[in-house]
Amino acid sequence: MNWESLCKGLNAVDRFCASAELSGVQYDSRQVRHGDVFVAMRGEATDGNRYIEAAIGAGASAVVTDSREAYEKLRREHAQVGAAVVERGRRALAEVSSEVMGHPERDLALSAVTGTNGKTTTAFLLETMLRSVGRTCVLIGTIETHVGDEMRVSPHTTPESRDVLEIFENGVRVGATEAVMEMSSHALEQERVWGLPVDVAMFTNLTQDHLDYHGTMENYFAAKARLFEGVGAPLPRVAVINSDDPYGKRLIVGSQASQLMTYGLEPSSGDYRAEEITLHAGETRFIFKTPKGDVPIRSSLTGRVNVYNLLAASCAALARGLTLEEIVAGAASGAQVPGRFEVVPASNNLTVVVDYAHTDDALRNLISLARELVKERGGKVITLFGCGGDRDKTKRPRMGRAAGEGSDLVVLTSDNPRSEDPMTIIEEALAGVRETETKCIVERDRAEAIGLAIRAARAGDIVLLAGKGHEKIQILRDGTVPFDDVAVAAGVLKEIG
Ligand SMILES: CC(=O)N[C@H]1[C@@H](OP(=O)(O)OP(=O)(O)OC[C@H]2O[C@@H](n3ccc(=O)[nH]c3=O)[C@H](O)[C@@H]2O)O[C@H](CO)[C@@H](O)[C@@H]1O[C@H](C)C(=O)N[C@@H](C)C(=O)N[C@H](CCC(=O)O)C(=O)O
Ligand SMILES: Nc1ncnc2c1ncn2[C@@H]1O[C@H](COP(=O)(O)OP(=O)(O)OP(=O)(O)O)[C@@H](O)[C@H]1O
Ligand SMILES: N[C@H](CCC[C@H](N)C(=O)O)C(=O)O
Ligand SMILES: [Mg+2]
Repeated sequence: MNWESLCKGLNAVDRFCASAELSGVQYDSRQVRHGDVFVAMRGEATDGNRYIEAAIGAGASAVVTDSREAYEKLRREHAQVGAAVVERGRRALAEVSSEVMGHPERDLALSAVTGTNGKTTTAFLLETMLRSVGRTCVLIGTIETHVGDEMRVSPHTTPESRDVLEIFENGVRVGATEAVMEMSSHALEQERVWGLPVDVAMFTNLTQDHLDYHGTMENYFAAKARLFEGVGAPLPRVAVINSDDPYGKRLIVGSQASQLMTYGLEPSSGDYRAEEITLHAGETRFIFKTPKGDVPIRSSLTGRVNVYNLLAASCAALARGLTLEEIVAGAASGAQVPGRFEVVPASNNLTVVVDYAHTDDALRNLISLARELVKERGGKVITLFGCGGDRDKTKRPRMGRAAGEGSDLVVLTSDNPRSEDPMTIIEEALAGVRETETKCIVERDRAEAIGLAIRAARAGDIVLLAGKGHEKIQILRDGTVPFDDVAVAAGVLKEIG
C-alpha cells in the first residue's frame, strides 16, 4: 500500500503526500517497524504525539496525527515523511488500519455483545454454537482471543481497532466467516470499534461499574447504547436485547435495527423466553420458547445468570441462521468458561467456586445462587472478595454490602490493588460489610485469605472466591506477580485432604 493513495482517501484536515510505501500501521511508537504508518493520538495517561520522533527513528514512513502543532513540526522537520492531521485519532486509526489490511471486516459476519456482566460468557457460548455447525470463527474478549483453532491471550477485552482488524485479517486467512466479540464501554466510548459493521448486536444488562471512567450511569449507558447506533458503521441488522433489564427496556424503545429480538425470563417480556428452569451445580435446563417453536435447552453452565447468557447467545445464533435443533446441540456441547462459576475439584464435600463477580450485582447473583445450592444440605456460604485498585471506588462499599447481606461469613482481601494501598481499598469495602451483621475476616494477602476461607468451611458449605476468575496474575503496586485463584485453592484443598 502506498501512502499517497491511502492519504487521498483519508478524512484529513490537511495532509502531505510524500511518496512512501507502507507495510503496516501502529498506534504505539514502541511497536513501529520500518515502513509503518504511525497514528499519534492524544490519550489520558500520555500523548502519542510525544513519540513521533521515536516512531520516525524506528522507521515510520508516514505519520497521522490529531495535533495541528505536531503536523506543522513534521512538515518543517521531516519533509520525507508522509503526514496527515485529523480531527479524531482513533477514527483515523480504524480507517487507515482497515485500508492497509484490505478491509477484513467486510469478510466476516460480526456479532458483538455489550453490557456490564455476561459478555465473556455469552460470546463463548455463541462461538461454541457457531463452531458446532462447522463455521470457522474469530473470538475477541476478556479471557482469550481465538483465530479459528488458534488460541491467544487477550491483553484487553476490546483491543484498539488496529489490533481487532489484524485479528480479523488473520481470521479471514484461515477461512473464518464469523466473528464474535465483546465490546466494552471503554471501547465504545473511545471508538476503538469505529467502522466495524455489526451484524448482530447483543445487550446483556447494565448495573453499576466503571463510574471512575464514565462518571454517571447515564454516560455509562450512553456508551453501551452506541453499539446499537452503529459506531462509524451502519446500524446493526439485528438487535438482541434483555427485556428484563430496565436499561434493556430503554434500548428496545429506541431500537432502529431492522430486526429486534427481545429475551427474558419474565412472562410478559421477551419474544424469546426461558420457562421451566431447573438449576443444579453443573447443569441448567429450561424450555426455550420462541415464535418459531419451543425446544429444551441443557447446558453445563451453572445458575440463573447463565440462563440469560444462553438466551442471548441462542437468539444471536438464530439470527446467524442456525436452526433451533442446532442451538440445542451447540448449547449442550459448551464447556466450562474459565473462571466463571468454576468448581475447584475437592474430595471432602466442600464446594469451592472461582468466579469473576467484581460488581455488587454480580456478587449478589453469585451468592444467591450459592444459597440455593446449599439450601437442601443445610450448608453455609462463605464469600471471599476484594475490590480492584484504580477502578470505580464507589462500587467498593456496595460490593461489601452485597457480600455481607447474603453470606454466613465474609473474607475480605485484595483483588488487584494496582497503584493503591490494599488496606485503604479494604477499609472502603469493609464499610459496606459493616452495614450488615455478617462476620468478616480481613486478610490482605489473597493466598492467605483463600486458605482462611477454605479452612473455615465444613462439609456441605460453599466457598466463593470472587473477583479474579480466569486471571493468572495479581497486579500490585510493586509489580505484577503470577497468581491463580484455582491453583491456590487446589493447593489448600490438597493440604487439608
Ligand atoms: C482508560 C483506558 O481505556 N485507557 C486505554 C487507552 O489509554 P489512553 O487513550 O489514555 O492512551 P495513553 O496511554 O494516554 O496513550 C496515548 C497514546 O500514546 C501511545 N504511546 C504511549 C507510550 C509510548 O511510549 N508510545 C506511544 O506511542 C499509546 O499507544 C496511545 O496510542 O488506550 C491505551 C492504548 O490502547 C490503553 O492501553 C489504555 O488501557 C488502559 C491500560 C486500561 O486499563 N484500560 C482498561 C480500563 C480497559 O480498557 N478496560 C476495558 C474492559 C473493562 C471491562 O471488561 O469491564 C477493555 O476493553 O479492556
Ligand atoms: N448475565 C449475567 N447477569 C449478571 N451477572 C452475570 C451474568 N453473566 C455472568 N455474570 C456474573 O458476572 C461475572 C463476569 O461474567 P462475564 O465474564 O461473562 O462478564 P463480562 O461482561 O465479560 O465481564 P467483564 O466486563 O469484566 O469482562 C461472572 O463470573 C458472574 O458472576
Ligand atoms: N476488566 C475489568 C474487571 C476487573 C476485575 C477485577 N479483578 C479487578 O481487577 O478490578 C476491569 O478492568 O475493570
Ligand atoms: Mg468480559
